Amino acid sequence: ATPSKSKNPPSDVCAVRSISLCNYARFLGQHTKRVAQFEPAAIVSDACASYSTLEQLNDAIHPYLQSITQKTDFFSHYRLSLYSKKCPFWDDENGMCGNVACAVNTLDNEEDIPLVWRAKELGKLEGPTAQHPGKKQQREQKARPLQGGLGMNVDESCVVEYDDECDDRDYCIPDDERASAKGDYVSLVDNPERFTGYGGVGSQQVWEAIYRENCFSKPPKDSKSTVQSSPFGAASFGGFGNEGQMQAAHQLRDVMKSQGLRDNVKSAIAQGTATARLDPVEFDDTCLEKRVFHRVISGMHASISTHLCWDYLDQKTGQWGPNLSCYEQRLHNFPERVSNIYFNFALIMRAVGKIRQHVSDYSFCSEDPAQDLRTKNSVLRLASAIPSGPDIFDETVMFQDPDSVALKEDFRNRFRNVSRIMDCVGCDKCRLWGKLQTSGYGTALKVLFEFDEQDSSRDPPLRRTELVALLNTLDRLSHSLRAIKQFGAMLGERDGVAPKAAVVLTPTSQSTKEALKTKKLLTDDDEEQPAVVAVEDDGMPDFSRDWDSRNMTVVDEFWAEIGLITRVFVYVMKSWVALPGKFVRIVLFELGRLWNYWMGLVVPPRSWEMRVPDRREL
Ligand SMILES: Cc1cc2nc3c(=O)[nH]c(=O)nc-3n(C[C@H](O)[C@H](O)[C@H](O)COP(=O)(O)OP(=O)(O)OC[C@H]3O[C@@H](n4cnc5c(N)ncnc54)[C@H](O)[C@@H]3O)c2cc1C
Repeated sequence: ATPSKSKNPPSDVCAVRSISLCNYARFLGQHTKRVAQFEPAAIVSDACASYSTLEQLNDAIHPYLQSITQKTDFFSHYRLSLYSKKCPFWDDENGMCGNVACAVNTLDNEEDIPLVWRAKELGKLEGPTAQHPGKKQQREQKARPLQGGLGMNVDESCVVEYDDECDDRDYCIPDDERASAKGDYVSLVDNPERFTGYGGVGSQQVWEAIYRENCFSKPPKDSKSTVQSSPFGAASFGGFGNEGQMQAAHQLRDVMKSQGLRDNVKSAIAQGTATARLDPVEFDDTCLEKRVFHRVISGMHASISTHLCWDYLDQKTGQWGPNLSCYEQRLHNFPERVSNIYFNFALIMRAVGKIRQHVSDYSFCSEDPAQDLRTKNSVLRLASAIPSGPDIFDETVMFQDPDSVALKEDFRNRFRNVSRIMDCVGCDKCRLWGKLQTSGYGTALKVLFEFDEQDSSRDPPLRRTELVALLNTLDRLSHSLRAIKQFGAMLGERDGVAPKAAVVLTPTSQSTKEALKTKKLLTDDDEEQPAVVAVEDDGMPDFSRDWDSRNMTVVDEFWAEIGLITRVFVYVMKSWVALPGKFVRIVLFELGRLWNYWMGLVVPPRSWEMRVPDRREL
């Protein structure tokens, strides 16, 4: 299946009639133990590219992303209000990591864990932080407005953001909105997203509130008046510092009220039924916009889970490393979550591809022209590596209905609420990455719906925090895709299935296929696409003894052996003859990659490798 470029009704975004991948995969998860990954050629539902296309693109852009997010001052620092905000939705100490129920999710008794491995310690921010400078300081110390607060080797003109205002069209909530504190600058490199031990009631409550934001109702004609006429006073939601927080609380309250939820949340959590209350995704009968909202949130959640499983701390031994069972429990057994990560990757990548024009005039570092140019070129190279146009994700099919203006407004408000809910995350590092990624998705939606790919003159401004969030969110997703691949390989190794390519091992038995058809999850058409993709052939003929010596005479067996030796001999000789040609092709291929690199074009991944021959080859 190849992505279609035509515009289609919202119900079927890319005109690619593929099976409902998520349902299909979910079913497979229950009916076969061999589900490894998705079929590479399958189109990620609601996006326009296949899994394998996205993986190939990821291989191409990953090195750019790594270098941008790790090596430039601009993209390796983020500014946010970490400590000055109060959770606007519940005044509950459960939200804080200090609470035992929240802090410990892997061990019963946190006191048994050495101090440095406890959740409270792991969740702390590391490395230097610097407060946003006041106006006077900004004016007087142009080159060093933070006065070396982040270390003397950091160029502060690439880090400090002077424009504090947030545009009306923002899907994010500006971190400094109406707050007196202007936030702190932190290093993203010093604070990698990984296991922190944050969990339990606190994190569940946050996730639950975030998913509840997906309860789209037909938006009222004037959503502002609804908020203001809400019968609930601010006091019932805990004390709010400002109007913005109060508005957020009202909005969430309205959603919760309509679900009869607010009073039930805590009791459900207390009874251990909270997770069961999270509604499963209804992909088929929800409108595209709602599905997109759910998929963004679920994909973000799944990506966070991937990172914490990938960079996991065994709190008993102090060993960091990938935790396969964590991956199995949180992702592998829920293929729709993995699918949502791919979906988010497509969405964010499309947005990054769309800002090419916009960033060509962007000033990254006002006081350091060399770093400014380097940063700009890196971003432009990355954006150029992404196919232009709607080949990956076609945002133009969203909000097409004339009635959907209100829906768009609703969408935006819900996103702002998710941003606000992040203030309730009770672990600093988690809050940092949670806020950054929410802002990254918000920025992507702003770019997708408000930016003109060809003419950037009327685009709304992109703030520093938005740009940093956007690219770092793409980097997080890119990392997730790679981690998922690695986890797949680890599972294959453990189960004795050694995947050599990104392949899907979907139903092999006829009975499973029949069962799928009965459930209308597989049709005859679907079966035409290969459901089982064989593990990639490495080109080596099979030289095993394929005869049954019990029915052969000694002479027959002798000649069979001679035949086998001859075939092996011919194969080895041919390989030697082909070797010079192979080297020439490798040199030409590498020259081509070098040329692409110099020209700022996409550098294709290596198609060859040097390795020690395995026993069979020797
Ligand atoms: C914003 C935020 C950031 C966080 N960052 C980190 C971090 O950096 N490091 C860290 O160690 N922990 C982090 N956490 C905590 C982490 O996400 C988990 O909440 C925690 O590990 C407990 O996991 P759990 O198994 O109880 O399930 P949770 O991940 O808390 O999930 C709760 C329930 O949601 C449902 N669910 C789970 N995943 C999905 C999905 N992808 N789509 C739809 N439904 C789903 C399931 O029913 C699950 O039982 C963060 C939490 C939040 C809210």
